[in-house]
Amino acid sequence: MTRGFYIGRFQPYHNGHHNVVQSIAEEVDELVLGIGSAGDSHTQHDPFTAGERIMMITKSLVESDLVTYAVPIEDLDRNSVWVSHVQSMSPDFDVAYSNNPLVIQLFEEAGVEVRQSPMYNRDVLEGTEVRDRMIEGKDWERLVPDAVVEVVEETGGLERIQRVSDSDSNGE
Ligand SMILES: Nc1ncnc2c1ncn2[C@@H]1O[C@H](COP(=O)(O)OP(=O)(O)OP(=O)(O)O)[C@@H](O)[C@H]1O
Ligand SMILES: NC(=O)c1ccc[n+]([C@@H]2O[C@H](COP(=O)(O)O)[C@@H](O)[C@H]2O)c1
Repeated sequence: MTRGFYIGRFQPYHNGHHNVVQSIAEEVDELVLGIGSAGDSHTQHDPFTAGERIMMITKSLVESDLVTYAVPIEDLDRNSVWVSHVQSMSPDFDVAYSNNPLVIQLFEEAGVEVRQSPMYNRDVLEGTEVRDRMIEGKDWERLVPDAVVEVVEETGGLERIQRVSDSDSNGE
């Protein structure tokens, strides 16, 4: 039995992440999705709460055969103990998946195997691009799983990101 760990901010969970999960599913029996920067929300860079991101991921993967766990991981001021912090919050895992250079370095220094995934359609499948389109109210829905559109609608996410982006641009 192999269990993987895939960390990201998932602001929001988009089709690039979804493709990564589908390809990881061919390599592991179970997957933990670490919801990074879990304490951050209500900003243009991090609009969605950890709970909302759990909903996005859980509902997007409801029909998948893969056993998944979404676990919130708050940021720490000390990179040197971040891997221990992650391990204290997550079910045990055998391999970590990330393309983030700092995350790769920290896991490798801690002796955890890291695998990188190919980038899928990165010109549009990027959190920053999805958020920019949400703020402008233009054609973001096709970049995310249908379940994410439903969660954003249910939680008033579009109004929130548009409002916080107004505040950010007014220097508030
Ligand atoms: N289109 C994609 N294809 C494959 N991997 C991706 C894609 N987009 C993001 N990832 C990877 O998923 C992980 C989590 O990404 P993250 O949540 O930061 O999304 P992002 O799209 O890079 O967002 P942002 O623009 O908000 O930084 C990272 O390792 C990142 O490289
Ligand atoms: N010291 C820390 O708290 C620390 C270190 C490395 C990564 N992280 C987090 O891990 C996540 C990595 O995800 P991304 O690859 O999406 O950037 C982010 O939420 C990042 O803040 C935190």
